[in-house]
Amino acid sequence: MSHKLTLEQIRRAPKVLLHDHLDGGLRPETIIELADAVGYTELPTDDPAALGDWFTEAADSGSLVRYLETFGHTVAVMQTREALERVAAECAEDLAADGVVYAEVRYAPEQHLEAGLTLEEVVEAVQAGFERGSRCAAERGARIRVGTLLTAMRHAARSREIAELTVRHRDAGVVGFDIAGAEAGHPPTRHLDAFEYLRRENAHFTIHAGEAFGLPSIWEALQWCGADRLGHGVRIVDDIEVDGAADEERPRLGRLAAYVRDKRVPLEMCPSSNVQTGAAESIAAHPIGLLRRLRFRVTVNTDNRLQSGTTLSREFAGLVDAFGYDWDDLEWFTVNAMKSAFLPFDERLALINGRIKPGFAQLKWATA
Ligand SMILES: O=c1[nH]cnc2c1ncn2[C@@H]1O[C@H](CO)[C@@H](O)[C@H]1O
Ligand SMILES: [Zn+2]
Repeated sequence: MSHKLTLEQIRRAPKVLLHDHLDGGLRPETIIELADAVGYTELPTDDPAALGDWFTEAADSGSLVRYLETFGHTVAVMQTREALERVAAECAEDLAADGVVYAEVRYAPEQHLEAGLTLEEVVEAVQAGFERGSRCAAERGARIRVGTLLTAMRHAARSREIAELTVRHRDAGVVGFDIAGAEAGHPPTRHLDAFEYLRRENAHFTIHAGEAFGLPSIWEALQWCGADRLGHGVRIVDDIEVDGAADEERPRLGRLAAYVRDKRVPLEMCPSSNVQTGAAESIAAHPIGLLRRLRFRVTVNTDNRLQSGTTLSREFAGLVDAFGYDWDDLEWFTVNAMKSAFLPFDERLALINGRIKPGFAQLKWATA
């Protein structure tokens, strides 16, 4: 291919997103309207553009803990059935408009109980929103399927309850479970009870690990907790040594890195988010370049579109700039993601063969 892929071209590709937080993806104008409706007065500004900038600047802190503080504002306005449904509907519409054909969106139900909703009501409101948003998107010709992941907060003690909520709603759009929040000081093994329960129920889960904390966190998530996927997992590079010049790299994988690659453990990488929290120095220096060359099961994700001022297409465009990726690379990341989704095998296959491969084939042909 002769020229570099543009953002507009990337937006047209059928993409798959596995790691996106519902409370990290609100439209700034929606936050302002919801705050107004519920009488929340703590927002730093009521101008939508300035509020969007405030989020990206505040999140650009070099620290996961400070990055997470920005969620106070989004969670505060997501406490009613109407607010949750609206935010979920807009999320599905925004992702579909960006060309995402399958997304797994996560949030922590325990953070949405302040105005008296029950955990069940929270889940029902969000599901209603995803259904409405997906329907509206389809009417505009952008078909998307959304699966939900329920997150438990790693500093809290409700993981078993949230795991049970996940299993109760697994035939109604909830496809898996996750643990998120500040990593240091909150090892995933504190939630073993929840993970053991999920495994006994044949349910799927991912764990945020190897973002702000290193290899021990990844090792615990995989070998003690039994995670199916890793949220971020960037620090797995600390277990890889590379000798030799760029054209003849000689990588040496430690036992954990070898395990992750051999077992095809999916890595949910979020380049912009990692730069903001200090997990990576820059997009150009992001471990995704090396991990893709070494053929780890790498996927590309947004994490928090609001805090990073991003979309999945923008994440890919950043990688195209940094690493010169072409359609084949983007298709490889996308198929990796679809293979790693918490959907039944036949449905994953149908999306790969029915939407992803034909979509990329058409784009390759049109831009050849
Ligand atoms: O990158 C991340 N690492 C760890 N926790 C996160 C990240 N992004 C968001 N959250 C946390 O997950 C909660 C539920 O969606 C958010 O409220 C935020 O506290
Ligand atoms: Zn995350």
